[in-house]
Amino acid sequence: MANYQQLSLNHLSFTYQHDRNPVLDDLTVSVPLNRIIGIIGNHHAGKTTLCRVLAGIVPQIISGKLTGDCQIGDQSPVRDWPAYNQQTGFVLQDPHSQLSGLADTVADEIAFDLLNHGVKETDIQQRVTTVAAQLQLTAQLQQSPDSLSGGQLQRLAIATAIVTHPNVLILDDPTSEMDPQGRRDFFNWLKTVTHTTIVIVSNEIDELCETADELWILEKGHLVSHGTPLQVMNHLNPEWQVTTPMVYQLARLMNWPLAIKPTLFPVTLNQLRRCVNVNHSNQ
Ligand SMILES: Nc1ncnc2c1ncn2[C@@H]1O[C@H](COP(=O)(O)OP(=O)(O)OP(=O)(O)O)[C@@H](O)[C@H]1O
Repeated sequence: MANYQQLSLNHLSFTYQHDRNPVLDDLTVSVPLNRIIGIIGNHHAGKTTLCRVLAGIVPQIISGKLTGDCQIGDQSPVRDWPAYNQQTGFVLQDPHSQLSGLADTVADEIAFDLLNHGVKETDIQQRVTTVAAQLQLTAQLQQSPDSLSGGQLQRLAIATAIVTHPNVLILDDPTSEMDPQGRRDFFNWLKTVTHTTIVIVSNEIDELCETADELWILEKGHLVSHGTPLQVMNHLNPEWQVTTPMVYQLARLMNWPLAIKPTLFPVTLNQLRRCVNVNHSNQ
């Protein structure tokens, strides 16, 4: 019987039109809803393509052959794309291609989808104000989107995706244009989002390990590992060439394993702090 409380991929494969080989090859995995899932992997591993599948963009908008299924809650893009599409928000790798290009101000850009959905004017204003504050765009609300920095544009793209209150938020490398403080703020904000399943592709492995409940590693279109950041980082295959977080590298160097699971090394600052305390009290 189907479990409607999870995001699941079931033998999911995808081949772009005119290509021979699948870009995603037989992915099967499931996670409970309302978790943060971090996707990592090398260049051309298929990360963006998986985001496109989860966002229902392929094969409906970018053509190709999809086999297997992808299901989020009780919705599947394969079975009912319009219904599925209503519950997802997608932030593209390039924020420029996400924006309507029609809005004179940042406020109008954030409101764009709400207007199209016929949301009441007073609700629109309130939602725009709230989302702008969450993404630190309040001071820019009356500016033209063209005047924004790269990091601000990425935050605007995120604002346009979350203002419709999607159940599922798919973020493809959303911090690539942000400065270090902007990235930290973004990941801290991500932790505060509730009642939403978040799928995020990112190279920021330190922040991902701090934030994600689950990591998936893609390698040449295959899902080669999935689990908690602690499990995944401690069971890497060198052939995948995955970068480990600084915390993990330091703990290995100092030989500070977890006290409760001495075969594993920490991947978050909190885990590291506990290891250091144990090692100091043993000296
Ligand atoms: N629209 C498309 N049509 C045909 N092939 C595509 C298309 N988009 C991506 N590909 C190919 O699919 C493969 C996987 O690309 P994808 O962008 O999904 O990987 P990625 O892991 O996100 O890579 P990167 O880290 O470089 O962004 C690549 O070989 C790429 O050339």
